[in-house]
Amino acid sequence: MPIQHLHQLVLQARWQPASHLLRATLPPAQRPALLERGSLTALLRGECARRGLHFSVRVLSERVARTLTEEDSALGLRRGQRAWVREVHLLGGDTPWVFARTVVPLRTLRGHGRALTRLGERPLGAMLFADPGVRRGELHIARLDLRCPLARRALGCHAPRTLWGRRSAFFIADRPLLVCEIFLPALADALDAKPAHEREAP
Ligand SMILES: C=C(O[C@@H]1C=C(C(=O)O)C=C[C@H]1O)C(=O)O
Repeated sequence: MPIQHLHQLVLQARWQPASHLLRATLPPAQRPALLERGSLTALLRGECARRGLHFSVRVLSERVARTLTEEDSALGLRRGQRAWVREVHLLGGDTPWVFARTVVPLRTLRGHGRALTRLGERPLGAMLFADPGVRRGELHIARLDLRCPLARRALGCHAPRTLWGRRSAFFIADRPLLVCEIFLPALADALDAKPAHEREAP
């Protein structure tokens, strides 16, 4: 096995089904967002509105690229296969709150799924949740080892801090895609602090 795959195997995130997790092990302020079964985009829009912030999506990259080992196993792909990979920041105001990485096997891009390559700055969630033909698989949650490839991609130049992530497969006409959402330190801080108008007067 090539050394980079071994490295990824050792450090890959330990995703646990949300239904098996002890809720008390999740950080309280992030718990509702981590466990949200509906659209995270919609939830974050609400958090932005309560803080008077604008919500937006910033595309970091969208291209055919190699997948990570943990994505291959989740999607049943051969190791190191190529797929359509979209990486974005979901922003509260000017601040990246979430790093989202979506992996779409090329066969999912046939037919209906082709729209996935034409999203641009439109949130993927808006497309997935508007389509009654789309099914969501089980939600998984992980506390990420900061050395794992996903955490390193998510953090970029941010200071290392504990990161929580969630991921689930979606199925378009029974063909899968994998959406992984890593909560960045700024989102943890924003959720920890109540919006100004909800704070009690001193
Ligand atoms: C899957 C959703 O879509 C969100 C939007 C994304 C995008 O535009 O690439 C990626 C992940 C999600 O956080 C959602 O809203 O739940």
